[in-house]
Amino acid sequence: MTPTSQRRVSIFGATGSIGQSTIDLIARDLAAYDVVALTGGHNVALLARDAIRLNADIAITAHEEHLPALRDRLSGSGIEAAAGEAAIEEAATRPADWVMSAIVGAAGLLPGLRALEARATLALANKESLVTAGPLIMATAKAHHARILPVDSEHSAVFQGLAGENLAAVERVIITASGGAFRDWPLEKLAHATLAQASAHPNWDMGQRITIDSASMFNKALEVIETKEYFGFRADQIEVVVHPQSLVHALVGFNDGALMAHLGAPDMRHAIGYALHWPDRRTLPVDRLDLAQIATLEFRAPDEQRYPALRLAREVMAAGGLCGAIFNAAKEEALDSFIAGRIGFMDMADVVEQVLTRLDADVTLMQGAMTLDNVRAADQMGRITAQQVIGSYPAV
Ligand SMILES: NC(=O)C1=CN([C@@H]2O[C@H](COP(=O)(O)OP(=O)(O)OC[C@H]3O[C@@H](n4cnc5c(N)ncnc54)[C@H](OP(=O)(O)O)[C@@H]3O)[C@@H](O)[C@H]2O)C=CC1
Ligand SMILES: CC(=O)[C@@H](O)[C@H](O)COP(=O)(O)O
Ligand SMILES: [Mn+2]
Repeated sequence: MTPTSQRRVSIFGATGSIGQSTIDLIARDLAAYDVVALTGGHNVALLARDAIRLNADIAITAHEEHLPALRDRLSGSGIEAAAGEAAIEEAATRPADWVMSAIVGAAGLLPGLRALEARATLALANKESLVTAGPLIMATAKAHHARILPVDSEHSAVFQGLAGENLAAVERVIITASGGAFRDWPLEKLAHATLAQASAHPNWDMGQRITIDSASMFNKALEVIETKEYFGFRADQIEVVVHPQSLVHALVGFNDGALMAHLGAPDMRHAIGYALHWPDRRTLPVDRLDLAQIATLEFRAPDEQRYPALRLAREVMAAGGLCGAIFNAAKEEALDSFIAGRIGFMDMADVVEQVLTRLDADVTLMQGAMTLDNVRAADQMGRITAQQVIGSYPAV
């Protein structure tokens, strides 16, 4: 804590969906916070606006070419401007009490690790950190006596369901999946799904990448791995159920048969606010559920033909080691190629599966020690191999 007892906070990925929801909460009580660093990517106008509004010490864009524009917008404010991956890494080493990790993709791993090394409490929205390097990030937190608080809605829900419970009494956890944009589409239409159709989530307002991952169920595949890595459950204890309303976020099943469900409106300010104020609970600006009006909650088993990503996640967990980094990298490349119109919607899972099959035999790569260098090498190999696979596809 600073002498004024303000909490020092940094937000990595401040210009994104999670970053903006975090800023919304912090801006409601600005006097309580000392904002250290805000980072963004292309959206320099928003980054500069919020850095000034929150009186941050430093604003950083990931892209060097945007630095002049950022400097220009911050001129006269006294706020430092910087750019590039190294500047983001440096900002993560600055003392902070609470750090939001909300950069999208594998780029979120390094600042999260550095923030933990600096003993910050890490509010972790960037699920890719746990998928690519779960054991490394958990070991880093332990070594530096730093805390990780889950922000992903399902994981926040499990975390809340486990509060005060004996972990040995947990039989299973169930995370819910909305089913995404195409849950009710005929299977044969999925190959022709467009970018615009895949980018419309039925319940949540999120960044484009996670929204498309929801439609393909890659988001849930990442989340199953995230559950294993964060809570330490066995893969066979983690279940997924399709719940089209996204009101129940997760359930924890105990050895006495009890199933504790976490419900709430589909608004990430709940999970973010919970992580911001933990271990307290504070009043949050989220809708309250009217159960009588909702009347019915629906659940169905996921169809693995429609969602091959779930089967791939099981294979990744069985392989262990650096397989998660390869899986995530291949998924990111496939997603980029779908967004660019290079491959079709169902091709994404096919690309990832082919990458896993091709690299499965590379025992040195797959079973390398869980170091940052090895994670990065596995990530690179996953991307290169994915590009080779994508190159073999006819243009759509
Ligand atoms: N949105 C949600 O409700 C949820 C999100 N999450 C997870 O949280 C993370 C953020 O998601 P979301 O907010 O939706 O994503 P957005 O795409 O909305 O925002 C991503 C943020 O990361 C920045 N960014 C993008 N690429 C890079 C890069 N290479 N280096 C540094 N910064 C970069 C973006 O900058 P800019 O936009 O300026 O280019 C932006 O600030 C993801 O890991 C996602 O899976 C988890 C649960 C729910
Ligand atoms: C809000 C959140 O946590 C997302 O990860 C959400 O889970 C996406 O919805 P799906 O259930 O469609 O993946
Ligand atoms: Mn989620």
